[in-house]
Amino acid sequence: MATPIRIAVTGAAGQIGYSLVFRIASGEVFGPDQPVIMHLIEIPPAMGALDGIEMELDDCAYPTLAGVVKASSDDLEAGFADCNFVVCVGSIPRKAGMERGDLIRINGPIFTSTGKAIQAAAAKDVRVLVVGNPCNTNCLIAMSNAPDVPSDRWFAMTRLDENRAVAQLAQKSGQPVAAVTGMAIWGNHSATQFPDFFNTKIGGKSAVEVIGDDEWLKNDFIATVQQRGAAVIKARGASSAASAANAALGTLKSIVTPTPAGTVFSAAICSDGSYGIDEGLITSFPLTTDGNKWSVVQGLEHNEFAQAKIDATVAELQSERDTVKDLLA
Ligand SMILES: NC(=O)C1=CN([C@@H]2O[C@H](COP(=O)(O)OP(=O)(O)OC[C@H]3O[C@@H](n4cnc5c(N)ncnc54)[C@H](O)[C@@H]3O)[C@@H](O)[C@H]2O)C=CC1
Ligand SMILES: O=C([O-])CC(=O)C(=O)O
Repeated sequence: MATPIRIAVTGAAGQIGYSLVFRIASGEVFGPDQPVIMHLIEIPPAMGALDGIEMELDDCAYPTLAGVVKASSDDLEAGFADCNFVVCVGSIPRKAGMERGDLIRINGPIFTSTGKAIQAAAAKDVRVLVVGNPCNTNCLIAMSNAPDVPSDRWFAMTRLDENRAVAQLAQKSGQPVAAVTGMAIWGNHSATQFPDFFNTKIGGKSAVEVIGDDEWLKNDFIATVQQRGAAVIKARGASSAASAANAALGTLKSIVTPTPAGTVFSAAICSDGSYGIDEGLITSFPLTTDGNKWSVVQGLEHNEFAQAKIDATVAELQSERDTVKDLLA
């Protein structure tokens, strides 16, 4: 058997955590021959709930689960010790009527100690996925507080937006989701994000031609994707959880697996300056990877409409960065 991979999940007893930890433990991300040790992290009042989750993990008898470590957020270094992956879910979700950015001063401070503890305790090859909102800027805070962890190891989740966009295009075109390729989210995981339908294909043809309705694409489609999180909160009374966990699984799989030819995946990463976007800003781009090192897809064209959307979402990220200046190291 291979050496176990250690994966920490913060907020493991929350809505997303309850779906995520079981699916990771089942071998769904790293495969049936790769043992995993789950590190479950919660705030002190939720440690009892973690005991219950550990019992349920035992009761699944997953052949891939090689151990469980529980830790409280008061001792993050114990929680992150030797972890190869850290998935940061632990934080407060928004309620109806709020934007994700409204959480910035509530959740932002969690990510200073998170960054410091990752640097102090995680494995040298650690990769970090931030899910807790506002995820781009929380990731920026954590990264900035862990200067020894290379900047290409930090990811914030925009995969749920990508999946939402793919589903909308599949439904509108009457084609299966697998026919939709090249869809990528640009910018912030927020109401300013830009799902780039111009560079998307459906059944190998331009999505713009297949859909044949520019007004729908520019208005209804973008707004539906941008507002989908709020629509789920309104309908369910709580934010997306199973689909968010599914997107986290998808992100982890995409970053450890060579990207299939002709496809891309979305995640917010530390901008390398591609497409003129400020270096160091945690921004979503179309990516490919060899399973180890990612690259931003180069050479995509943006017309005036698309460029204005990208500029707006980048401006929002710059403004969020200014709002948390005191939390950046
Ligand atoms: N990036 C994305 O696409 C998405 C992000 N989210 C975000 O994910 C976060 C979690 O959402 P849910 O699981 O639905 O919330 P939840 O409230 O059900 O669970 C959050 C858990 O985090 C724990 N927690 C709070 N502070 C913590 C800390 N400092 N350390 C460790 N654990 C802590 C809480 O005790 C709770 O169990 C929210 O910020 C939400 O907005 C949700 C959906 C999609
Ligand atoms: O909308 C929210 O607050 C939760 C979230 O990030 C999403 O569902 O995309």
